[in-house]
Amino acid sequence: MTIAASRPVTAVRHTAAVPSAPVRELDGVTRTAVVGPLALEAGGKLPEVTLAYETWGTLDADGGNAVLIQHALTGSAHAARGDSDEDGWWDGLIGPGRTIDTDRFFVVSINIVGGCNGSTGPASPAPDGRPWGSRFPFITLRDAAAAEARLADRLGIRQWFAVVGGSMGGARALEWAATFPERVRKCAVIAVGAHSTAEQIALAQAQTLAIRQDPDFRDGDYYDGAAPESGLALARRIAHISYRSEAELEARFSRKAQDGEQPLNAASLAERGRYQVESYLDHQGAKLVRRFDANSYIALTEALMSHDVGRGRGGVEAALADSPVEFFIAAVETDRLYLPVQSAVLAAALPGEVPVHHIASAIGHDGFLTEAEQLGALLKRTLFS
Ligand SMILES: CC(=O)SCCNC(=O)CCNC(=O)[C@H](O)C(C)(C)COP(=O)(O)OP(=O)(O)OC[C@H]1O[C@@H](n2cnc3c(N)ncnc32)[C@H](O)[C@@H]1OP(=O)(O)O
Ligand SMILES: N[C@@H](CCO)C(=O)O
Repeated sequence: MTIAASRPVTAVRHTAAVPSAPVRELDGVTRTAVVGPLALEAGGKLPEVTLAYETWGTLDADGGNAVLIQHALTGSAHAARGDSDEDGWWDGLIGPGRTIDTDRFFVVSINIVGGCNGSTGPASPAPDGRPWGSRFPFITLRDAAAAEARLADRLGIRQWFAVVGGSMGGARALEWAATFPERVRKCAVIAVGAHSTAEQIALAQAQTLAIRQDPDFRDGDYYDGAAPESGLALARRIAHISYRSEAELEARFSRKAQDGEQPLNAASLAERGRYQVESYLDHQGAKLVRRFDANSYIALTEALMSHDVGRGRGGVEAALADSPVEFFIAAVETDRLYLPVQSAVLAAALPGEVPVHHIASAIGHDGFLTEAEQLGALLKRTLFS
């Protein structure tokens, strides 16, 4: 088994100092819950779904202080450090005294179904005990919201104070608001539009093909041998270029050669050294290979391709026209993947006057991750005032 993936998933057991005292779960430590079978929007079925999740803080007696944080494509439920010894991907936004204040809110983050960080995904065992691999069904973000609603039920959360996410996490947040409007008071949709566009689908297809064309992919049934690492790394390179702005890449790397390498002086193609930016992308690809499963990458990329909040609801405007949810829409100024204009189109489809907040960042799409404090300040003035 050579699956490269996954933060370890720890089932946490507590020993209370006083046995009868209420048990408070550790913050930022992964737990799992079985939420049952899931009939899928596109026709398939998962006979049993496990969701990995983390929580921070304490749920109020009336259950009104719960906030759902939705991760992006290769994220995990580990949004904030909490009691763990590992940084979270939104530490600047979530924590004691932060905008999403874990002394005030009960914060929940769920690893998406189809992922590889503890939730049921292609590397999980199918009913016959073998990994799902090529047999894993096609899932949509609507399926993900349906599974997550079951977990919310189990946690005793009828209505989220807010659902917040960026990129694929923003698409998941929007799906929650459209599918369960009575269960979402406020919704933050960051760095994503109302549906995937032709260009986003096109870039995504290049990534999934990079994996599928790796000889080690073997139609997705590779868990008993080498994983399709070169395909996954190439997919990440393609994606990462779209996550960063042209200006950032130019300012950072321009035409510089990687240390000790010669991109120009070579007798043959095989000997050519790399430009710095090539080495940087190689590094990003290698890093993802160490923590992510290629089949999950395909499953989630294709789920994101399917993103269209208006599908089967009469279009985007009809889907959101009567929404009682209070929305926060934000875009990264330099995002060349999820263009700010697409956030503006989404905002215009919402009832009332919904502004688009701009995250100032030179780096592009990944600004929703790197500018967590700035995003926190915007959310503090709006949904979390
Ligand atoms: C464990 C988990 O589950 S994590 C899941 C949550 N994470 C996510 O959701 C997002 C995944 N992460 C990312 O997308 C990105 O890492 C971000 C957006 C968070 C970070 O972006 P930035 O801080 O701007 O990092 P940046 O793009 O500059 O990359 C820095 C890395 O490139 C490396 N690098 C820079 N120049 C070069 C070069 N010329 N050659 C090779 N490597 C280079 C740096 O050494 C650094 O390496 P490290 O990350 O191993 O320390
Ligand atoms: N860097 C982010 C970008 C996708 O929005 C991720 O890997 O999830």
